[in-house]
Amino acid sequence: MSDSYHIQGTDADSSAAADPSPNDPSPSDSPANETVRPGETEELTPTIEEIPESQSVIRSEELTVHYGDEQALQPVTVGIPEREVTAIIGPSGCGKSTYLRCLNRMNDMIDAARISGTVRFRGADVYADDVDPVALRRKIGMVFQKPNPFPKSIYDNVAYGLKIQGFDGDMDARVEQALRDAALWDEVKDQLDSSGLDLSGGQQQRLCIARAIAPDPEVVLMDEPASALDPVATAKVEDLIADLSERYTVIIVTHNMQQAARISDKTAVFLTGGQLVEFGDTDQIFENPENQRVEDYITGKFG
Ligand SMILES: Nc1ncnc2c1ncn2[C@@H]1O[C@H](COP(=O)(O)OP(=O)(O)OP(=O)(O)O)[C@@H](O)[C@H]1O
Repeated sequence: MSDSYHIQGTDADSSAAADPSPNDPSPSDSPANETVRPGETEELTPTIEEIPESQSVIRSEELTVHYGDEQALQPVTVGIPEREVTAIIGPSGCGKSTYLRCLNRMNDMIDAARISGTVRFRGADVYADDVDPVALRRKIGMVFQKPNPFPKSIYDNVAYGLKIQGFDGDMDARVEQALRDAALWDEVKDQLDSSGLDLSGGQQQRLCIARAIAPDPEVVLMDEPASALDPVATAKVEDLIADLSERYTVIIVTHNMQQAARISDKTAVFLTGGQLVEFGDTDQIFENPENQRVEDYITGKFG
C-alpha cells in the first residue's frame, strides 16, 4: 500500500468484518425459488459466496445508497476476491454503477448520494475521516464507459497520476511500462507528444487504462469499458482485462452477459430494486444459478 494512502483499521473493525453476514446463507439454506409479492420490492434470499477475509481485497458490509429519498442499493454484503475479475451484471437501473462508485468514493461527488454501511479496502474503512479520497483512487483506479483522456499528450495522460503523487523516479520508464501493460505501447511509442484525443476510441480507452494503472493501483474498477467500442477494440480490451487480472483485482460492470461469461472469474448479479441477489463463480452462475430470478435474467426472460 502506498504510504500516501493512509487508513486505519482496528482489531474491532477486523473482527466485525469476520462476522457472518446476513447475506451469507449456506447453500443448503438457500431456496432456489423465491416468492415475489406483486407491487412490492422483490424479497429474494441472496446466495452470496463468502470470500475469506484473507483473499478479499474489498469488502462491503450492509452497504446501502439513497439518492434523495430513492433507495438505489439495498444492503450489500460481499467480499471481492483479489487478483480475479469480478463482473457485475443486472438490468438497467439496478444499481451496478452505484455499487462500483461506492468502492472508491466516486459517489462523494454526487450531492444527492447518501451512503450507509461500510466498504473496507484491505480491512480498513474507506469512508473513515482520515482517508484522502484522491489517494484512495490511486489504489482503486477507475475506467469509465466513455473514453475520457485529458486534453493533453499521450505521455502526460499516463504521467498525470504519478506527478500528483509526487513520483520522483524514472517517469519515462513508468509511462512506458503502463502503456505496455495497457497493450498500447507499440501503437503510440513514436507519438507520445501527440494529443490523447487524436487516438481512436479503442486506443483512447486503453490510454485511460494506462492512466489508471500507472500509479500502480491494487484494484481497477471498470464501468462498461467496452460498450462504446467496436468489436475489434472490444476484443482488445477484453484481452487486456485478462492480462490485468494477473496483477490487479478487476471489477467490471457490463451489460454484455457474453462478455461477463468470457472474461470474469466471479459474477455478482444485481436485480431490480438494487439488491445483490447472487454472487459466485461465473461458470456456476451462468450454467446453474441458485436463484430463479437470476436464471430468468440470464436466459433473457426479463431485463
Ligand atoms: N446521480 C444520481 N442522482 C439520482 N439518482 C441516481 C443517480 N445515479 C443513479 N441514480 C438512480 O439510482 C438507480 C441505480 O442507478 P445505477 O446507474 O447505479 O444503475 P445501473 O444498474 O448502473 O444502470 P445502467 O445499467 O442503466 O447503467 C437508478 O434508479 C438511477 O436512476
